[in-house]
Amino acid sequence: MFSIRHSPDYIRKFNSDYSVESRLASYAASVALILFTLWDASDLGWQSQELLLILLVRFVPMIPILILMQCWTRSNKHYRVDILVTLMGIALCVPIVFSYWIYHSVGQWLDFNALMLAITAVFFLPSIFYQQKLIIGLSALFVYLLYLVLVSASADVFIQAGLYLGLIITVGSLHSVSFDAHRKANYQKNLFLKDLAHTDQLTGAENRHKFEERFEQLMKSAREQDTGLGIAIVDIDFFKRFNDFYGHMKGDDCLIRVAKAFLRLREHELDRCVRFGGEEFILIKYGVSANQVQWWAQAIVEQVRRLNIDHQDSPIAQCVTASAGVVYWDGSIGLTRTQLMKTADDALYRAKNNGRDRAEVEETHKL
Ligand SMILES: Nc1nc2c(ncn2[C@@H]2O[C@H](COP(=O)(O)OP(=O)(O)OP(=O)(O)O)[C@@H](O)[C@H]2O)c(=O)[nH]1
Repeated sequence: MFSIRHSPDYIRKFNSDYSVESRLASYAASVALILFTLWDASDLGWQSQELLLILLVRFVPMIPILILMQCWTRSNKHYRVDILVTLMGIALCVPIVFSYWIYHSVGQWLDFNALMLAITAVFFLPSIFYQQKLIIGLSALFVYLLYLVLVSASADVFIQAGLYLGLIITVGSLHSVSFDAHRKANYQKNLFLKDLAHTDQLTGAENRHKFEERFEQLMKSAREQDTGLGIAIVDIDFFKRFNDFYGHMKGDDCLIRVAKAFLRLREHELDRCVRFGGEEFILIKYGVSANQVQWWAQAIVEQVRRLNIDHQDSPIAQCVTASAGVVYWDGSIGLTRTQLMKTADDALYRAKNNGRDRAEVEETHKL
């Protein structure tokens, strides 16, 4: 089984699944903080030292929370708004913390109910992993204990803060660990099912369904990146005779070995190897020039011959061979997907007629 711990796909999926909730939660938190601040300020007055303390408790834990929420959930569309909300959070926090250091001699206790509430809320955030939640919780605990040291709190207050916050962090972490594990398991299961639906079960190559789905996308990428594609339809020669001579099981083995050889030819992540049906494969080479396609076409046929699979009933060789019809395409060539496939198929037909065990390349720009 593959590891998803460092998989960027997993992080992307994780973020996209929860980005809406997260974004709304962070906007709501920012608005609530501002409203409460205005409310307190109108009650206590902007000069009040008590207000500064309240704001300190309210905003300091929000710095890492807002930053984490925005960094982990951003998408291009809302990117600017997210950055704005984060900067707003930081901009509010900095003067408040600064003011606290000026007035730090105030002799009042910070009520840490707000802090407990903030840490509890962090553990319910959907879009960040338990490691980040734990870091936020422990940072908030550290900041609060630092504050208690600054105001020379008694041992009782220390113990109480440590107990309550420690308990919230422990319970929250346990909940988040199991929540994350559950999501990872779901993600893996989905990935497995998706993989199953897109893979030919005999050979491990992509199946036709996936190819249909992806081909237009490949053409679009090639057009955008101003590069070319090599498209090959490959057919094993005299495979019916092979089956009749060696049996169906050996025939299956042969297909598996040929598919593996084709899979080894892939270099670019967008290169494809598709089992199109029976003993027919489609190979796609991404990011090539017309000249490179000529070379690639020969490599395909050579790859099959090099497997040296016995085929004593073949009229043309002692081993299994294949024929390929290959086309080169880039964005400047105005052919549709269907026309391309038809052209490759015609080239394959020519390869078969010209004696098999060869590749015929159709130069589409001359069509
Ligand atoms: N073992 C096995 N055989 C398969 C599979 N799928 C298709 N075939 C066989 O592949 C053979 C294809 O034969 P044809 O289409 O006549 O082509 P060919 O014998 O390769 O002849 P040419 O293509 O003209 O060189 C048929 O006998 C199918 O039964 C499979 O999954 N396993």
